[in-house]
Amino acid sequence: MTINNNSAKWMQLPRDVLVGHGVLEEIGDVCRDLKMKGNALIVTGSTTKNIAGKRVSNLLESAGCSAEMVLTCKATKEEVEKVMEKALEVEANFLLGVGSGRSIDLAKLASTRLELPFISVPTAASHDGIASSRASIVDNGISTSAQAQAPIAVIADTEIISAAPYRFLAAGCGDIISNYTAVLDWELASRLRNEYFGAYAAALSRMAARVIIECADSIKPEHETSARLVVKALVSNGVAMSIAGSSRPASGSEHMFSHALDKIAPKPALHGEQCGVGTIMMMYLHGGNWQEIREALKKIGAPVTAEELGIEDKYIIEALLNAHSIRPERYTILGSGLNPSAAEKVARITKVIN
Ligand SMILES: NC(=O)C1=CN([C@@H]2O[C@H](COP(=O)(O)OP(=O)(O)OC[C@H]3O[C@@H](n4cnc5c(N)ncnc54)[C@H](OP(=O)(O)O)[C@@H]3O)[C@@H](O)[C@H]2O)C=CC1
Ligand SMILES: O=C(CO)COP(=O)(O)O
Ligand SMILES: [Zn+2]
Repeated sequence: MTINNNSAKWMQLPRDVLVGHGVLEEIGDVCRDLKMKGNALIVTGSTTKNIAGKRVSNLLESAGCSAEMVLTCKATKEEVEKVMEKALEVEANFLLGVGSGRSIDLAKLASTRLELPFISVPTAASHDGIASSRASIVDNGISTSAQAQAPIAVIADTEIISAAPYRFLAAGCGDIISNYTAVLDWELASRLRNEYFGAYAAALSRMAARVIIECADSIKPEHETSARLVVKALVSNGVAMSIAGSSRPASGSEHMFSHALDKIAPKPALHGEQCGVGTIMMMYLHGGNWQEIREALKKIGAPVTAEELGIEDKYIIEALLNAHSIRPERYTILGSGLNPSAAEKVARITKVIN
């Protein structure tokens, strides 16, 4: 039997990873350690500019760099081009993504295309893109997972991250717990389609989910220990994706459900919140312990129903019906798609809808 072995031959991982109270103040030392100097472009948002963007700018100036800022509003191809134009205009030598998933992904993809290094400075622990070499960008309305570069450094200040609205930390836990069904889907694709399966990346990914589920009782708002635990799991997820050379260890049918919701829901919830609810339903389809997933998310304070997502039942059903078509090349438990009665049944049995 031919072993399908197209694993990543070139695993890109961050060089310096700082996780702790006040580590933002060490950004100058990180730049010196990595020999990064000259002009910096800070990619941030209107809220996160005031939470960390301006501070980063001052710290870089004190370290002898110049720092310009560009504000982003959505993770689209056009925004990537806007960031690239700004980087060329200011003759940037390196970029920084300061904020949450959107700003970090835009800095990640723009810097990759410009062949410049980038530093990831998360202000919330809401997703596992903070250290990954993947960028999730919407291209012509379609959510795409682009291969990009890993950040050369991750500076995760738990003082800032633990002060973010707690729902971001809970969403980050949802994104990590989703590894369970992502790996089950990956194993299924390996058995049914002889797709490459990375045992190490899968084990790392499963471990992160297991740790979060086992620590669910101790993950609390405004606790830096909680922020540190979740950030380390998110970094670990990024490493697993880099080892696999794809988002397979962390993105399966539950993510396809979330991406489908992003397309149709009038007001989508946070990425990790939607992935958490998707994991409950996909674990049911896998015949697994969906109740354990649901209980852990509830303990953490993450949404487990459509109502808690702030999304009407009909969009949950429609997203379940469309999910398989989001990434047709990625085989999952959804197979060639659920029919309406099956979609209704899984959403009701798992209590996602009434
Ligand atoms: N590349 C990858 O591997 C992954 C990428 N993603 C992508 O990440 C995005 C989702 O990211 P997510 O973080 O969930 O949400 P978004 O980045 O879409 O939005 C988060 C919102 O919260 C605000 N915010 C961020 N930090 C703070 C804070 N400390 N206090 C108050 N508000 C804050 C942001 O402000 P502001 O407007 O200033 O930025 C923004 O308005 C999606 O595009 C998803 O596809 C998700 C998982 C993995
Ligand atoms: O969200 C991700 C992993 O948590 C990235 O996955 P996608 O490849 O589905 O964008
Ligand atoms: Zn995700």
